[in-house]
Amino acid sequence: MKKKIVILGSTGSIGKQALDVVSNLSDSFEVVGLAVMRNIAELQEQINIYKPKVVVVYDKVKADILKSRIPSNIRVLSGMEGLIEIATMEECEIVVNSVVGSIGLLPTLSAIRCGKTIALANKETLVVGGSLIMEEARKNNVKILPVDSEHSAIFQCLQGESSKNISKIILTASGGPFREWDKESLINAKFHEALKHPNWDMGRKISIDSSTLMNKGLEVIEAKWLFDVDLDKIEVIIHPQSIIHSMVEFVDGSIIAQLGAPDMRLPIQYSLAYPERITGDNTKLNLKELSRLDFMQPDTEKFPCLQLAYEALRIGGTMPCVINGANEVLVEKYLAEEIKFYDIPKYIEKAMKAHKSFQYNTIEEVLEVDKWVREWLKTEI
Ligand SMILES: NC(=O)C1=CN([C@@H]2O[C@H](COP(=O)(O)OP(=O)(O)OC[C@H]3O[C@@H](n4cnc5c(N)ncnc54)[C@H](OP(=O)(O)O)[C@@H]3O)[C@@H](O)[C@H]2O)C=CC1
Ligand SMILES: CC(=O)[C@@H](O)[C@H](O)COP(=O)(O)O
Ligand SMILES: [Mn+2]
Repeated sequence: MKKKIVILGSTGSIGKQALDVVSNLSDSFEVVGLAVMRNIAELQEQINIYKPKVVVVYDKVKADILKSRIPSNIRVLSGMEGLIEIATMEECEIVVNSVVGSIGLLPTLSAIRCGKTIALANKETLVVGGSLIMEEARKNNVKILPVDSEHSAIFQCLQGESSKNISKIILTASGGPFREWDKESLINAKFHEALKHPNWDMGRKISIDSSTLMNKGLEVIEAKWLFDVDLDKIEVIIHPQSIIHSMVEFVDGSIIAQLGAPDMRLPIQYSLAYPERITGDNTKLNLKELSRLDFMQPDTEKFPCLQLAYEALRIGGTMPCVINGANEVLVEKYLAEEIKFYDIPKYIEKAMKAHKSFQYNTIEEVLEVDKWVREWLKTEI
C-alpha cells in the first residue's frame, strides 16, 4: 500500500525535494494534495506530474486563475481554511509541512487533531507553539517526525535509546556564509552575500537565518520540544563542513553522531519511510574524500541572535513566539534592504524587552502574540 501524502509548500526548496523523493519512490508514496502561497505556474507543472486530488493556493486571486487552467475534477482551495482542509483531508496519512514561517502552526495543529502523521520541516511551528503542538500530539497519539537535518540526525541517534539516558544534545551549525567575517564588515553585509550558504541550497528566509545564526537559535527551541530536554542540555557547536548533522551524548559519555552528505532528500525520505529505511536516490557520502571535520565554539558576540534565542527559551511561555515573529518581519526587511544586518538582533532584543511573557494554553493566545509583535515593530522601525 502506498502512503498518501499532502505537501504544504510544494514549490519551495523542501517541497520540491520532497516531490523528488516521491518520484524516486513512487511504489511507496502517492501525493494526494499540494499547497503553495502563489506560485501557480510551478504548481500547475506539479499537478500535471503528480495528479493530486486537492490543491491550495493561499492567495485567492491566484487560486481563481489556477482554477480556470486545470481539470475541474481537481479541487482548488485558498486561504487558511484551504490549508486546514487539505491538512485534514481524509485520504491523507502524512502531512509534510514545508511552508515557511508561523503560518504553518494552525494547519499542523489541525492535522494533529485529525490523527495525521506530521513530517515537520517548518521549525517555526514548534518555536511559536511547541508546548501546545507536543501536548496535542501526545493526546492524539500522533508522530511528529523531524525533517530539519539536525533534528532528523538526533532522532536517528536516539532510535533504540531511552531519552532518560541523554546527557547532552549537540546541534551542529555550519556557521553560515559570514563565519569568517569580522564584526566591522558584518555591519554592512548585503542580503545577497547572506544568501550564499556554504553547504546548503535553501529558501531565502532560512538562508538569512543561517547567516545570523538565528536558524540555530530556532533549532535549539525546536530540539527542546521534539526531544523534551532541558535548555542546559542543548549545546551548539560550529562544524563548517555540515557532514555531522548532529550528535547525542549519553550519560555514560558515549557520543552517537549521524553523518551524511548535505542533501535534504535523505532526512525527508527518512521521515516519510519511518520506521523503515529504504533504498533511495540520495547523494552518498564518500568518507575517503573528507580531509577533515572541524569543530569550534560559536561566536555569540558576532552573532547575538543565538544567545537571544537561548534567552527566549529560558524565559519560556510566549517569548519564543515573540522572537520568531520579530525575526520573520526583520528578515523580510533585510531582504528588501530596509534595515541592516545588526538591526535584526537589535529589534528582536527590543521586542523581547517590550513583551511580558506568559504561559499560553490556546492557539488563539499564540496567534495574538504573533500579531502583536508584528504590529509593534511597525511603530518601532
Ligand atoms: N530549505 C531547507 O533546506 C530547509 C528548510 N527548513 C525549513 O523548512 C521550511 C521551508 O523552507 P524552504 O523550503 O527553504 O522555504 P522556501 O521559501 O523555499 O519555500 C516556502 C514554501 O512555502 C510556500 N508558502 C509560503 N507561505 C505559504 C502559505 N501561506 N500557504 C501555502 N504555502 C505557503 C511557498 O509557496 P510559493 O512558492 O507560492 O511562495 C513555498 O512553496 C522553513 O520553515 C525552513 O526553516 C528546514 C531545514 C532545511
Ligand atoms: C539543512 C538544514 O537543516 C538547515 O537548517 C541547515 O542546517 C542550515 O545550516 P546552518 O547550520 O548554517 O544553520
Ligand atoms: Mn537545520
